[in-house]
Amino acid sequence: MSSFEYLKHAIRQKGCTLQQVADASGMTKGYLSQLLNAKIKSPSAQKLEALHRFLSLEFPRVEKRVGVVFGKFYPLHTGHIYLIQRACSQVDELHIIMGYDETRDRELFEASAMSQQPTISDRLRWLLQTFKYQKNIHIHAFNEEGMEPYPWGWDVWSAGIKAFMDSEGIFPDQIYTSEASDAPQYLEHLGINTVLVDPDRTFMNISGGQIRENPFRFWDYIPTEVKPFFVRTVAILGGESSGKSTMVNKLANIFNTTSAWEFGREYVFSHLGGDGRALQYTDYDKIAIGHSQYVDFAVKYANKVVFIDTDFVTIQAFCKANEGRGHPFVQAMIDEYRFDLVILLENNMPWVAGDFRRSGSGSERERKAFQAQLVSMLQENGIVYAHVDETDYDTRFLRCVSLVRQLMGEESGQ
Ligand SMILES: NC(=O)c1ccc[n+]([C@@H]2O[C@H](COP(=O)([O-])OP(=O)(O)OC[C@H]3O[C@@H](n4cnc5c(N)ncnc54)[C@H](O)[C@@H]3O)[C@@H](O)[C@H]2O)c1
Repeated sequence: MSSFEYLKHAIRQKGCTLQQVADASGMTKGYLSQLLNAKIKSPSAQKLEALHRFLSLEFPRVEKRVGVVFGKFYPLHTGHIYLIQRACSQVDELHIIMGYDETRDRELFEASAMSQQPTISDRLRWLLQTFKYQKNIHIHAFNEEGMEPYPWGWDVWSAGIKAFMDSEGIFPDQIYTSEASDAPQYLEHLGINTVLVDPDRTFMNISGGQIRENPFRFWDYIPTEVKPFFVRTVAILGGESSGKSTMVNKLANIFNTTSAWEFGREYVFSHLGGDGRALQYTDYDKIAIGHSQYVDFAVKYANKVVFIDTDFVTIQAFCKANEGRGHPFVQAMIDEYRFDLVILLENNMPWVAGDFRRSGSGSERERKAFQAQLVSMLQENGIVYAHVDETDYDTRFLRCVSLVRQLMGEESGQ
């Protein structure tokens, strides 16, 4: 590879012809062409400087050590991060090239225990977020569609990745990997030396395959930015005084995780002096958006599972009960936010007077009517739910625990 590849790349980026570059830099097109192909032994410093100035490149050029890491990052794990941080501390500039191939990626997902498939943007975002404070790390996405998958497609893949790196101006001195058998292949196909990092994986004994097979077992190896993707969401529903807030708290305690409180209650306190009588139609979209922020925050810091007090169907049910009509924004939130498990608590526990209860809502008739409204709205929205109607507190709690354990794959369903 010519040592002036970076100049060729800069000229391509600028979109000028060789003649235009030569004219602007005070040289002939022939001289420029020979220079770019490293045919001139001692190029004129004056001409070189003019050329670099025209291309907005620093001069004299400081040689940078450039490294590259290739990976699928499906998903990103702490072993990858260890490799990347070691590489990063050995070079001036590190390029991470994430390969994607929709067919292969779907097959990996179908053979996995993951509950949803990460999009290419999810995988890119994990890398971008994780390394956002390290300005010498550059993240790229490379389409491997149509190439024989690793390790059978070395010829085609190498030609493709070389063309990609040329077009991006990436001219690596080193490739970093933990895979010892890839080193001779990289040298043969790309002419680049490999630095092996932790080839026996003793420092971080983890692979993407293990996480895909059992994300909860290998939870500690899932980076902070990736964990929310794997968190399972449990919404607890029920009318006023069904005991759902207490249940959310108990479940979050026992599963050692976070919960999202009912934003509507906070809103009634902060905006309506703690009295639900002052609620009006225009409050419901604000309650829904506030609730979604509570949910997102709880998911971000959750330990495998998160408990959510009230869903958007319940907010809409309150809107219908109080205003006689649903709110389109709340409906959009119902459609957008789907929870992994919805538990509907029967409203059959003793009535407990609370700060934010609606007036008259404690009557047996009102409680039953609200519960029926919830059930019919869940059905209308195609939301599958588990109905918990046990009447003593302990059995009710144990039933919920069992449902959550089933969701987490810790207990088989009955
Ligand atoms: N088609 C082909 O023949 C071919 C050939 C070479 C490379 N590739 C591509 O290169 C990329 C590399 O693939 P991959 O499957 O190795 O990606 P990967 O996401 O599994 O791993 C990325 C990098 O992290 C390293 N790593 C993984 N676990 C580690 C741990 N616990 N500790 C330290 N390092 C660890 C791997 O060795 C690799 O260098 C893919 O995009 C692949 O398609 C393809």
